[in-house]
Amino acid sequence: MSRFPVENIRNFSIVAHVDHGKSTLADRLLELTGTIDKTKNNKQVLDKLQVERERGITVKAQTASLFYNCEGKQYLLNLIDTPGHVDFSYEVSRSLSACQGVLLVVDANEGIQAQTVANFFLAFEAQLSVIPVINKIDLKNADPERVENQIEKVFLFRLLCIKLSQELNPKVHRKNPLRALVFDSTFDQYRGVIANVALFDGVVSKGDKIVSAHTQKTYEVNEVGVLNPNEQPTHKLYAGQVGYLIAGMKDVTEAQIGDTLCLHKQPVEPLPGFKSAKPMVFAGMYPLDQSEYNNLKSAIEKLTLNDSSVTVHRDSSLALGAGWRLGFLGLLHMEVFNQRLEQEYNASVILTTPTVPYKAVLSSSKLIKARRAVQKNMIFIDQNRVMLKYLFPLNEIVVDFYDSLKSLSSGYASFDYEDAGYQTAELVKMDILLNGNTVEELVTVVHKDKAHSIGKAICERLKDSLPRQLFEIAIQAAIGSKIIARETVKAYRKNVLAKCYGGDITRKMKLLKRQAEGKKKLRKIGNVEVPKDAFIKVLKTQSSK
Ligand SMILES: Nc1nc2c(ncn2[C@@H]2O[C@H](COP(=O)(O)OP(=O)(O)OP(=O)(O)O)[C@@H](O)[C@H]2O)c(=O)[nH]1
Repeated sequence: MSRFPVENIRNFSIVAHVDHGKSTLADRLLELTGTIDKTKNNKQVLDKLQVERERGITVKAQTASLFYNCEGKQYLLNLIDTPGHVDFSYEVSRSLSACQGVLLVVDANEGIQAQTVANFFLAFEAQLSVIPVINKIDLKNADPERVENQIEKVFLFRLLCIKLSQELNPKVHRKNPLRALVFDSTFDQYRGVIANVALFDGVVSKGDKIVSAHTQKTYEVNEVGVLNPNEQPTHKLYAGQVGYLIAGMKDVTEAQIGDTLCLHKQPVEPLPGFKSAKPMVFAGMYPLDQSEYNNLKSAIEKLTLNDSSVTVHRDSSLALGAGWRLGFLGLLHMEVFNQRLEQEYNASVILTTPTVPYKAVLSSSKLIKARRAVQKNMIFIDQNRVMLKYLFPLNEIVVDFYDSLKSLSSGYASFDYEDAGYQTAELVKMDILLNGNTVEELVTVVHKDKAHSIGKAICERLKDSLPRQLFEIAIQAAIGSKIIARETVKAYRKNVLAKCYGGDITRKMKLLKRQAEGKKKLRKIGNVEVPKDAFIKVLKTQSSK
């Protein structure tokens, strides 16, 4: 690696709106530099996860070091392919910390979209050089000139601010003591934590003793190398280079994304690290079977090491047992995390209805003001395109807003959002009662205007899932003392001996014993016995709605 002086290194990310062709451009760069052989099968080579291949989208940023000869000089190009969907923008912002420039890819057919703008500003704020790339110019409706004009119009002022002639190589010092930023990590069952590092100062070699600024623990470096695109050990990494490092960290809590690694006895000022991600959607996660709790705990810990934007807090529910409250950046992020747990860790989980965080001012009337979407801004990008900014209550957009927007605009409109803080809203706490007793598991916060329809739907679903009992059961949705919806389950007595003809007393005893054991699995709310799967059915149907 010493063959590459700082001036021959370029660290860059490829960023774009979703599906504009980042991974395809990365494939071509891998081919052009001879990193991979040129075959027809090179499709999204860096999308290694099963979930990425199945959905055809990138969810994890991936690094690849490419060796490139140009005019007699050998260059080291460190490329980071990033996801395009807004739910994974935390991956983009972290990747940019290891780069000096970005390729901003824009589809010649679709032009500038929401994530094109958002990613441009991420790069601009990180003071990176931005090189726009227009692709898909072969498509029938491609209009590269129009897109070029758009790029000029929307970004020109900013582009002028960035001197394209400025040196694009990293500003680092190899003679200073080691300062390496951990910008991503994965967990390997046999080798422990594999940290992706960007070296800002110094050199790191196999056998070095290093210290984590976060834990102050000392480790010995077992392996360093570059991703080409698979791991290739190199013995050393120098400032300006991006690669991986394995140092015997066996516990996932020891490896923090944003941590600074330095040499033992040569302490340095830690790098600023990363702003923590702000979760937008919260859901409860429970093991399908409580005996799986510890396995699921370990799986969640390992996966959150690789996806540090997920927040995890312990939680418990009377119906579902011990579990966690997880925070995600959006609904797609939540689905992908769940799918990765199943595919990569073989875990079976129950995920409850996604909810958003509320701040409630408790008073006797609990009355707070209602809010609707408020328009904040409107910018014409060109003759056919307009960018609108609105202030929305978050719970109005997390479920199906994006789908409705897409279908209303025949797929033309794109959407991005950021947190605007807490606002007052007319929300109510809705209780579900069984024969007058509150079912804690089903208490929800809903908008006042929607309380009736949501309450009615939950009562209907609960009616379908509750077995009949010896007495009538009233299922009610209530706000405070006011009942807003009601269903009734008629009385019924299950005679377990009905099919037991003849007089064998031991057989009868066995059936009655089994009935008594079955009752132990029930949760008693007042005098009503509720099987566990009734909650699961109601909670699951809510989340899949
Ligand atoms: N015709 C044409 N199709 C392209 C071109 N570049 C990419 N595509 C296609 O566009 C689709 C999306 O490409 P990807 O490379 O997966 O896009 P991406 O930006 O990496 O997608 P995400 O990571 O999910 O945001 C794929 O079907 C590609 O084959 C191009 O230059 N011309």
